[in-house]
Amino acid sequence: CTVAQPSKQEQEKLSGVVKNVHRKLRRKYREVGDFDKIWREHCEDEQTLSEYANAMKNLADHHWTKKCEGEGRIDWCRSVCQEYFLDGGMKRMIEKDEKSAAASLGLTTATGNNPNLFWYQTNSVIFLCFSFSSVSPMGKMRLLDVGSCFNPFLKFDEFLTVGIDIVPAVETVHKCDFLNLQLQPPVQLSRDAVEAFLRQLHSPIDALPAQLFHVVVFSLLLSYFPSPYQRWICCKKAHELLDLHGLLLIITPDSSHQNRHALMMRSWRVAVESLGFKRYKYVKYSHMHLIAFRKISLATTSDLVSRNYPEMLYIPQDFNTSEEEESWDVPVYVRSEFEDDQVAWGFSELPETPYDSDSGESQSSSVPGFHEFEDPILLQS
Ligand SMILES: C[S@@+](CC[C@H](N)C(=O)[O-])C[C@H]1O[C@@H](n2cnc3c(N)ncnc32)[C@H](O)[C@@H]1O
Repeated sequence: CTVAQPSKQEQEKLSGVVKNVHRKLRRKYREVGDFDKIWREHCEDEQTLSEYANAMKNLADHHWTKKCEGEGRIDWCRSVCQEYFLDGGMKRMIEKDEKSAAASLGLTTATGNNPNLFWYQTNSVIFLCFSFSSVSPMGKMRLLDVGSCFNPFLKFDEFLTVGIDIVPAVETVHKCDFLNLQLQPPVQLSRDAVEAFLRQLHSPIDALPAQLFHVVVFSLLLSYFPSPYQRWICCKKAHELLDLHGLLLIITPDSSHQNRHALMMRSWRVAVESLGFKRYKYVKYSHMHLIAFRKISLATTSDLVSRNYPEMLYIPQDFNTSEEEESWDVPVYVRSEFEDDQVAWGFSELPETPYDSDSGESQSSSVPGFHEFEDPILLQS
């Protein structure tokens, strides 16, 4: 996207407001260490928070046009959901799970005649399951957008969107601190009743029943937190809030070359998968990583914390004491013409090249600036 000069300056100023809030939180965390205390104080600092919310909304409304990646992340989420829930992606993944589970037992996939039956493997136990959710018409996709700020998914009819934020920038987003959200037992309600329940939610939201959503979105959320443990808490909550086979979509900023933090992305994958997810898609845009995980098991293993999984959700500035932490908070779109071309290419390629990251068919895109890879470790230089 080509941005006129004054607009560029304004954009940098707004991004600065956002970055400063993240930096301040990190500095305090390094100095004080007690995240709960810092977080409480942070949530009470209404002036800083509302400046932040206004800056984010302003960036979204006036600086991230359709052609920019900032907007592209929302379109990416939408296209992944469409392909997975509405165009048969979920069914294909379930069939694939069934085949590998059956193969590892030396069984044939005898469920082929009955689309409601599938083999299901979790923690080396294999079940023969009867599936309701994969075949029943699902109505609207119930989407929880955590850190929604300006409610970017509300405009899409196919979603029943619940946007939550500690400081909503628009009225349709509910006030809610996801880190402190209480989880209740799952509800046994009809689809219409669940939809009615979600439509009547109002601020502040302190608790939600488990297994309520088809999609949970963390768009530029996890890097807000200065500690990997908070990122871990969020992913664990997302797992509980998702229905079986639901999607967790994580978008995290990174303007560096695709391979630079490949090891970190590998580490995130291991940590998130340990919660009962499996990676479904992965894309690197010029300014961010976009990852889709599907929930493949209702249970998580019990000794997760002792295995250091939370620490695996690190970001470079967790170790960085310098204040020069560029490109890790919010994408700044000051690009060369060459980069603009790369992104334009990337967008024109996306819908035609759906990519199943766990299919084993790694499609290394020939388009510069738009990369997908199966095993980032192998690509680490
Ligand atoms: C960088 S903004 C991203 C906004 C939007 N999702 C996007 O992609 O443009 C991060 C948002 O997360 C919100 N946030 C941070 N911690 C949160 C929490 N514990 N619960 C809910 N929202 C939170 C912030 O207030 C902020 O609006």
